[in-house]
Amino acid sequence: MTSLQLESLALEARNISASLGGAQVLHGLSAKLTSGRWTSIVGPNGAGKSTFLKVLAGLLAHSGEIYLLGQAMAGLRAKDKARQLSWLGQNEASADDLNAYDVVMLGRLPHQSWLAAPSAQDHEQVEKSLRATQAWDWRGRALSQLSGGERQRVLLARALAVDAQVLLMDEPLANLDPPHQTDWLLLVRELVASGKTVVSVLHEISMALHADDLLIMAGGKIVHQGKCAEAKTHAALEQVFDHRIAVHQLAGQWLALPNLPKLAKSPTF
Ligand SMILES: Nc1ncnc2c1ncn2[C@@H]1O[C@H](COP(=O)(O)OP(=O)(O)OP(=O)(O)O)[C@@H](O)[C@H]1O
Repeated sequence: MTSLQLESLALEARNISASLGGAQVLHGLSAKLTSGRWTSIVGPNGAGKSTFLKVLAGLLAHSGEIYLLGQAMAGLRAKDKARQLSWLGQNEASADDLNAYDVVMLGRLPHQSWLAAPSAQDHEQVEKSLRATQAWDWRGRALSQLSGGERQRVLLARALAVDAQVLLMDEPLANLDPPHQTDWLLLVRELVASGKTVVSVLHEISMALHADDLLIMAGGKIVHQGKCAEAKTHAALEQVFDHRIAVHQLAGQWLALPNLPKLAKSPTF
């Protein structure tokens, strides 16, 4: 038995195809995502990354099957799925009139009975999540009154408040300044260390390379899946971006830098 078979799978996609606006966007994708690991999905614009993430979240019609923590997603009750899988979408419309605290409390809905007041545990989880994204100070402010980055941190807190085993995030770093990008990285590492599974679509390739695994897409297909530290993953990454980037190592981190032609001698002034 291989080590992969011994590990439990958080998500498995089998032969997924999907269309948008009448055009086929995903072409027979299959992938296994191991529990307790962070996978970054990367690839050129239009590769189908967001579409695939939506399919993994059960948010988009498709052919093929998705298994969540070993169970066919199609057969799961909506509330069970909502407890096990948390979603942070891209440019998500949200209840702009609600204050940040109430927005994050929405993440607790899968744990609450119909019309029941939030429990002490719900309040505790909301506070913990708002503090984890340094958004606690704005808990009384309406979402519409927050800057792009502040709003993103509230929406991230909502995703954390679900306390799900699997977290899917589409461009979670959008609008975040560098210190809060670093905080996000540390947060994901903490989640994964505690046994959770994180899948993120990222355009920031150097940040994506901090993940455990990379899933590289192009043209609605998976062109490579492998560990972020492996040379063949770096080669696949450089290839999918037409060798316009190159992967380097610096200070113990992998960095994807623009692959610039040799510059002509600097002009003298
Ligand atoms: N509503 C739609 N109708 C038709 N085509 C769509 C629709 N939404 C997206 N597409 C197309 O589907 C393809 C995949 O889109 P998707 O958003 O999944 O790509 P992506 O890899 O996440 O891209 P990006 O890096 O630009 O965010 C693209 O070619 C896009 O133009």
